[in-house]
Amino acid sequence: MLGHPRIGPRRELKRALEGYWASRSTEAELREVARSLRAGTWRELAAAGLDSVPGNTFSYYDQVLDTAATFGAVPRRFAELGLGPLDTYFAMARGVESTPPLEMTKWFDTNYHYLVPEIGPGTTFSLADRTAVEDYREAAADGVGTRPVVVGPLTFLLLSKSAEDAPKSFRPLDKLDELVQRYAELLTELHDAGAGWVQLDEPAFAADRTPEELELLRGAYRTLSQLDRRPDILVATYFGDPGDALPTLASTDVEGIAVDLVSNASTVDSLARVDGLRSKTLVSGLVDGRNVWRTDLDAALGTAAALLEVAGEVAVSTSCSLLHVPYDVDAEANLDPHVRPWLAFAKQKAAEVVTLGRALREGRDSVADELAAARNAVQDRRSSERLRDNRVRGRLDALSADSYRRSPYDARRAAQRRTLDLPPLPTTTIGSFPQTPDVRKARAALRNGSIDQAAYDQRMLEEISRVIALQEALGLDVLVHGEPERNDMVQYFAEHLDGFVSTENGWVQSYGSRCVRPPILFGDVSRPEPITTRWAERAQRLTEKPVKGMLTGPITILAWSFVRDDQPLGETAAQVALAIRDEVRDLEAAGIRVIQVDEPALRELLPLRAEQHEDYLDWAVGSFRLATSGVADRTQVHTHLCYSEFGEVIDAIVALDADVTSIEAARSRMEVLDDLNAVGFGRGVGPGVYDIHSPRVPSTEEIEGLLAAALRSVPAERLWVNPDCGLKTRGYAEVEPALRSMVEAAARMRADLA
Ligand SMILES: Nc1nc2c(c(=O)[nH]1)N[C@@H](CNc1ccc(C(=O)N[C@@H](CCC(=O)N[C@@H](CCC(=O)N[C@@H](CCC(=O)O)C(=O)O)C(=O)O)C(=O)O)cc1)CN2
Ligand code: MET
Ligand SMILES: [Zn+2]
Repeated sequence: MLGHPRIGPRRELKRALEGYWASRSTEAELREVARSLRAGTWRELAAAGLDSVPGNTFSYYDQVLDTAATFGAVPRRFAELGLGPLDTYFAMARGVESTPPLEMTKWFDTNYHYLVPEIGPGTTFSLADRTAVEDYREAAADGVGTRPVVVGPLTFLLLSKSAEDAPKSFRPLDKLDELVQRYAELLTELHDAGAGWVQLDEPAFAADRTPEELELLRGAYRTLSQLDRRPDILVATYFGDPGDALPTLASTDVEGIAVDLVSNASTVDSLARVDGLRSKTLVSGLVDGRNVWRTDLDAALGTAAALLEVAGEVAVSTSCSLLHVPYDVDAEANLDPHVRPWLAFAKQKAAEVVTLGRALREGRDSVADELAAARNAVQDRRSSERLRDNRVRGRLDALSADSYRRSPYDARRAAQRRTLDLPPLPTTTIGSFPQTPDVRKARAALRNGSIDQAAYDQRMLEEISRVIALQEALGLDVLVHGEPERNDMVQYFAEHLDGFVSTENGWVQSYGSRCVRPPILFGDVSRPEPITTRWAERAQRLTEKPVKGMLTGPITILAWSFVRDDQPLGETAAQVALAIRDEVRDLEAAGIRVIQVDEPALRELLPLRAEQHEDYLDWAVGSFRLATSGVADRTQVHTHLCYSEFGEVIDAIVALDADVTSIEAARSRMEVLDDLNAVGFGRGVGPGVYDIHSPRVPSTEEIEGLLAAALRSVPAERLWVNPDCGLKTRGYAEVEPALRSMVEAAARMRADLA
């Protein structure tokens, strides 16, 4: 198996990290928690019976940052802080006062975020950190031989960005030869420590790559495989079909290649056409590392048997690291008993890999019971009545082109002007206000029964009144209720929709110490009753200003859930869209005049290969339009996008046809506005005027500067003023002054316009 979760079965790492950052504990205490989590992992995997246990799967924050630290790629601004190694590492991850952290972005098409290394001509690589070697030794001392896992050199540089002071012509890949020399040193040290195998991860080759990049891949692995003293090398590709990278790698002397046989059904067939696999170990990723369904072991064995014809040796594995799934189904006390037998989390997946391995080596009879149990579970899911809801399917069949269309924008704008009466440069926020410890405690109290639902609801209503009063006092124009009742913007909706189950302990790392519990979408989706209307209505009653209703869109709900794998994603998206459409209409009926449907994951789900973009964008845009087109012209539909570079989806953003789009922009100095202009976007737009991912409070002048820049691209009557994203991860001590600056900056700009 290619990798393992590392936050701890009970989020031990989250608590240890946050305790250390808040100075509640020492470095030694943090290191002790880390040590025991590492030991727990390799002992568990060895006990499960894996022949090859992945090593170095632990990380204090992120594996890409670990790789930067390993090879000494520490930008000067962090090195100059004069901190110890661990604090330098955390400074790169989180920043310190005046030193901004590395940029954070999505790891391929997942909801995991990595830190983007900064590489310039002056970056000097060295084997600066030997954690991978120490981890190997530590496991060996515990009696477990591991296969250390490290991000590969191509993927590392392809994910890096050029340092700010690098010349325009510089690319991180220019440094490949130098970096490969340092990888060579690491491999030799691992060999000398006793490692028999090393795994180098190259998922970047599941995306489109140039012929030049493929040649660089060939060159790098030729060099590494010609070393005298090195472990056997396994190159892991995952998250999609490796395409031309497969024959390229097969032409080198690496001993093993891992391929993801789950994410793309045709990869199996293409393997037969690759020369050179007969001398290699093919690590076949047959157990889905990104989803939670139990594997159809019979089918997997059939595939593995076919591969025996193609490769020298066939090993069985997960399709990718198990970082993306929770630890253990058995840690769930209250899972729906119908759904539970269909599921496999990391622990169950390790057992599946072991079963498949034994079946291949010792014959199916040696694991007859396990195979029968899997067969029953898979059969039970396939034939379950709980998967189908004919009402939902009937409604979808009855949709027409009109179900995806609103009136022309001009007519909507006129109607909205009449009902909303907003000033130029209206100010608003993206939805959430700080999730205070108090609010979370109330939710924990409801869960453990120490308060009842009525007391909880009362507590949330108090929070909502506070948030409304604060926004009135600050002088914002379009208010929000603040989302205190939501544990998470996706999980909350899943908990109120049919067709989903939620977990209590199914945590998955999103970035650093931050985790999510992706809900499990197992069957047809529908909305048994209104979800948000009562909160929105109560909030609207407290103010004359419009309160913006706040929903999560279908694409994002899918992206941040474990989805069913028995029908195309586009069909599932349409079902979720229909449920959200019901909610949008109910909000309108309850007197809500502005409704925001968030789609921060629009870009994230974009397929890694360009040939699949059109099909994706088609159903993705369709699902958003289905969700939002059921309202009258006078109702203003907003959407919100964040967490990405929008270049590749810019046409899709226009096609969403929202009246107003708020979009992350502060860090890129409003560049996204020019991209939008280039494709003729003529709607309301709120480019974020400050970055909410940092505790820094922006000054009024700074925001005025950004608004002035925005006004060079967008006329005043279309420009909105808002932060980059929701405020849930911040504290009031930062939020109040930041919003004050923002409202004041808008007021000054308005005065200038008048
Ligand atoms: N699903 C999802 N993906 C996303 C985002 C997002 O908002 N949601 N935003 C982007 C960035 N990713 C993020 C991911 C997680 C968090 C985050 O803050 N997560 C929280 C957990 C949020 C949550 O589920 N909270 C629950 C449970 C909180 C909890 O841990 N409760 C304690 C007890 C309560 C206490 O004393 O605090 C416990 O169970 O032990 C709640 O509020 O009810 C965390 O790790 O701390 C933020 C951003 C992209 N991807
Ligand atoms: N409405 C959500 C919020 O304000 C949107 C967040 S996008 C990650 O938190
Ligand atoms: Zn956002």
